Amino acid sequence: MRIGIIGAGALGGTFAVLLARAGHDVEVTARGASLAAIREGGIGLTGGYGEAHERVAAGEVLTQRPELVLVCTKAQDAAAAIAANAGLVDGVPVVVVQNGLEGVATAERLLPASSCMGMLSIIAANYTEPGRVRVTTTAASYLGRGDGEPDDECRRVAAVLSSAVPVIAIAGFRGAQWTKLVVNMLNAVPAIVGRSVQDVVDDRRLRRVVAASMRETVRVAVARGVRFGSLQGLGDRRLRFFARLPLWLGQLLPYFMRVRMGDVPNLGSTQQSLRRGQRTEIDYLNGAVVREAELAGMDAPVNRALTALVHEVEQAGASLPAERVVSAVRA
Ligand SMILES: NC(=O)C1=CN([C@@H]2O[C@H](COP(=O)(O)OP(=O)(O)OC[C@H]3O[C@@H](n4cnc5c(N)ncnc54)[C@H](OP(=O)(O)O)[C@@H]3O)[C@@H](O)[C@H]2O)C=CC1
Ligand SMILES: CC(C)(CO)C(=O)C(=O)O
Repeated sequence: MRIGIIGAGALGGTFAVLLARAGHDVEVTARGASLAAIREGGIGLTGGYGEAHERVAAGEVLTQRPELVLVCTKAQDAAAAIAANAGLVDGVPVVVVQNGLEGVATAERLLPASSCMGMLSIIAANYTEPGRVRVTTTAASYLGRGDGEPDDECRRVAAVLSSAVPVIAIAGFRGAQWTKLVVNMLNAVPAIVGRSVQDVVDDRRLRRVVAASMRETVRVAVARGVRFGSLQGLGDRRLRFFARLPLWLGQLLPYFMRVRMGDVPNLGSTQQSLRRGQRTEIDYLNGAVVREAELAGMDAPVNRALTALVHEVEQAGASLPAERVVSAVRA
């Protein structure tokens, strides 16, 4: 199938190589040094899916009308990246591979003639240098839209993508986005202190902060009437149970996630943006929890503090000591 990938970074690069390896005709968009490297030497993948290298067509925008589009930019770049390709891709089925709660709605707004779906990936991919990606954790990705059962198109697209990498069409996609938002509470603290996700969860004080941000996220979701979708065995019953636990016991949740991630250090996608000197997605992750809390008439002090600290690191260009995280969250 002719597949266009908008944003060939960590995940976009991973999917580009795996889809091309499976025989699909892949064209990607990128910019700056990444685009130059991909044009010159293709995309190289190492880690969990083995060593692979594929030469794919690349440009600032797509040039061939694809039969399927994956949008793989960070949330803050999605609208501009989609708009730049809208003339060519409106009407083509689109899968938005993005953390946070807004990806599908953004694509629907900009591509009114397209059928838009979302995909939640648990793969951990690290963009180590332009045109090079290292996958530190392999996992299934979950595709869907709305609240109900997956429709025929979601099943068909999941089957196409599964020719390269496991993709499961799921029910209750909107609730699953919240489940993934809970998982993404793994992103902020490593980004602030400049350490891997595993290293942070192994640190008892920081693990408590991560657990507190997860618990707060679940409580906000419950107040907003969310029914969590199931991802990797994590679903509504377990998360609601977790939100009622005292923090010393609730720390088991980030611990289990860390065990599942394995031992190859993963920076998380937020820290990778910081290391490239870029703005992060934090307003769509912890920042989204703060906004949702306001809508529920609640406060979300842990997520507010973590969002502010990530912005501080963005501005200063240097990570902060663990004590700053602990004291900001305690305050
Ligand atoms: N990395 C991971 O392990 C995981 C990431 N995710 C989620 O997947 C999404 C993608 O993340 P990730 O792959 O890490 O992000 P990356 O930043 O690695 O990749 C995004 C790419 O899109 C490019 N891009 C942005 N805007 C444009 C544009 N207008 N035209 C062309 N290229 C553009 C960026 O270029 P530039 O660098 O120049 O900005 C970058 O290369 C995020 O929502 C993230 O949260 C989910 C699970 C795991
Ligand atoms: C699952 C996880 C934490 C993998 O790194 C992720 O979604 C991210 O980095 O954004």
